[in-house]
Amino acid sequence: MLSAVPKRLLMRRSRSLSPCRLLHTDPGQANVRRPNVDDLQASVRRNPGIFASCASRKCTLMREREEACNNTGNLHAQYRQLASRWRTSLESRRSSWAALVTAGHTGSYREERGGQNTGSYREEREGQNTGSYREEREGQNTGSYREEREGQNTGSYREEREGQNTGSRGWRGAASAGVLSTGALVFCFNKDNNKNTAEALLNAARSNNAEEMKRLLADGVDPNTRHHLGWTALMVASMNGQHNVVKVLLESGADPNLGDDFSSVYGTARDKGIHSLEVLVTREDEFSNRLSARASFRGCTPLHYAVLADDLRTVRMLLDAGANPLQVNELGHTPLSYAKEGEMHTLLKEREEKFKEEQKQREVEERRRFPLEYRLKEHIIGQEGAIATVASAIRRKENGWYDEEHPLVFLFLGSSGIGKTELAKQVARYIHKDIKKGFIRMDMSEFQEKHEVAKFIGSPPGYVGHEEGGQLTKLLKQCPNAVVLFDEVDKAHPDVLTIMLQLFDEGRLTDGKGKTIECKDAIFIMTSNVASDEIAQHAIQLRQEAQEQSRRRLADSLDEVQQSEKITISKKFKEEVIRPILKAQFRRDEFLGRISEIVYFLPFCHSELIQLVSKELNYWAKKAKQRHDITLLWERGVLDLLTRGYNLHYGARSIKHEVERRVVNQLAAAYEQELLPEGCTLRLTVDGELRDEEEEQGSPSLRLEIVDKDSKTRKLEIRQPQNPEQVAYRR
Ligand SMILES: Nc1ncnc2c1ncn2[C@@H]1O[C@H](COP(=O)(O)OP(=O)(O)OP(=O)(O)O)[C@@H](O)[C@H]1O
Repeated sequence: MLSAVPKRLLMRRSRSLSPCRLLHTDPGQANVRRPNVDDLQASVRRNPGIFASCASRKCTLMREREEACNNTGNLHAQYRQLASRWRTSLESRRSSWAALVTAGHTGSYREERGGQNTGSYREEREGQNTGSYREEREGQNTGSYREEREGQNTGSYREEREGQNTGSRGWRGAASAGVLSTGALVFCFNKDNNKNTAEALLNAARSNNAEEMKRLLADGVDPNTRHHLGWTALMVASMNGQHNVVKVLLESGADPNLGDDFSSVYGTARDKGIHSLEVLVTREDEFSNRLSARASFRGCTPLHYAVLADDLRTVRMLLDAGANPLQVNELGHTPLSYAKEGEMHTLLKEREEKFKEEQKQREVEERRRFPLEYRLKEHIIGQEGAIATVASAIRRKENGWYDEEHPLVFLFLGSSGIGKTELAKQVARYIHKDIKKGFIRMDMSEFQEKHEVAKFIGSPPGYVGHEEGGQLTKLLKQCPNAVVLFDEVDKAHPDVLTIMLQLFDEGRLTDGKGKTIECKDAIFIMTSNVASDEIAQHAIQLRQEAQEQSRRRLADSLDEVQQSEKITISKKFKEEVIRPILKAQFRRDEFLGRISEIVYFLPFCHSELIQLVSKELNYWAKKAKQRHDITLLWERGVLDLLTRGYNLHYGARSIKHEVERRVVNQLAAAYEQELLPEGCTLRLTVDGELRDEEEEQGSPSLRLEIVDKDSKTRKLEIRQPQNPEQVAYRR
């Protein structure tokens, strides 16, 4: 049966199956131990990029084979049978595509292929097997496929096929239709030109033409140009062992750490809205035919490809040019995960270690130049005491000055909307970069009842929900060094607190299934509003005293007054007021004893409120620009007026609401009433004079003005939205 297939094609097919390295057709290997399904599954776990695509189908086929084998004992025959089934399937898909092209777009397709690749492709296309595809097309699938080709997509398809290869023909058609303006033609020309140079670069990489590559790069073609399906020239060259081209590209500044945008054949077809057969053929012809069609390659760097191709020389060149051996692809694998045992494995391992060491050095240097406090202050307004306490504890941990037997535990105290959660999030972002995985948030008001302990760590065997596991344990298993936020910890049931005590004390947690999770490196942050009124009153009192003092010193510069707003909670207050409240709430000294730091969040002072209002207005100004091309400006008085919306009990949230109520509502109404021309400039001003809050009779309003081109302003007359009942009455 195999003899009917041309030998060259067979080689090509078997190469395209090469990712499934377990497949053997050589009779000489009949007595070698054949891998079984378990081996395959283990390989998929170890090496999913290369194996995963075929895994499920192969597992089924291998199971069939193993069963047959057990019956007949003829292992080799089963391999042959398997191989031919695979080949037939792939060949028929390729031929199908050829048949489709022949049927619908013969001319342009021949023309395109007529260049470099025609020979081999024609041979394959014309060799065999168009029947199956015709059947498929003319059967159930034809309609939808035709619709796609001839319906809405035909234009773009023709444009793509004809544009890139026969630019002049596309123009002639357009010109004869008389619909394209000269400008559009120029645009098309530039577009085609860029496309052609990009294609030429990728072709030069594919055909190992280093001279052409040098010429193109000297002409200014970007070495990082991507193929329309997502890969770069360096990836092509690395996959195909084109050493000269790799060298030229690296010397011209090609980035060895760019990741591929190509996912799998089917994923890319779906994303780009093109037929999977077209993607398959393009990937095989213009990238490599040695990779699986189903595996996802998104995020694979040239180094990943060089390792997949088992090309030690390219691997060395890439590493020497600064390729990051720790970079992971979409599946989370570094190049090392794809390396076979041997010299390449050892080299990558060495480089990984070296890279880690260098990375550590860079991070230390970065920390020295840009300390954590500054990073946190970029996102958090005020709360300097809290930031300083947290940053110093993390610095101790980062530099090895900590008790490694216990995790870091913080208790954040203060009223609502004051930055407790925000600080926890920023710490997670600093430590983990990927906040999704590195930040766990548990709302402790969900664990108020005794039976809810099971939800926290999972039910024991035999109980309902045992299989589901606990909310905390599940997430901690995924990231044992996460930043874990226990929000409103005072609401949790005492039994839940007992579990937390074990967690804080031993740095480990045993789940309902009896499995222990080690999490000594995690950072636990509890938040609570307990004693928030006392803290707020104390802070206000301290601020007033400080202001009195500075007035007495006749401080006349604003800076000095602001300095006086920085206050510290006294030790006496902590011991005499806060500790008894906490003790009454948690009722256990040992629980309080396990907290590394109690962190106090204070109400905002006036200068911090001004910053909060500015932050909000800037947020809306950015939105106005992005969505409606409107420039929004404001005067200082507006900031002062808006700070009056501050409510001690709602913190920064009250400022957000005030800006929405007084500014954004006006903007939305003016927009709806079509008072805002596109691209206009708006200015917010205070209507009337802004006096001391105490003297104020009613609240002054905010006025929205439009700034004309000659810098003159005119007030916008925004009508109050009508009451629906009145409208109905008038009708
Ligand atoms: N100090 C601050 N600096 C900047 N933004 C802040 C600050 N405090 C609060 N915010 C903003 O206010 C909102 C609420 O803040 P956050 O969730 O941190 O409040 P919280 O103190 O945890 O309150 P709660 O106890 O109600 O959860 C967030 O959008 C946050 O960005």
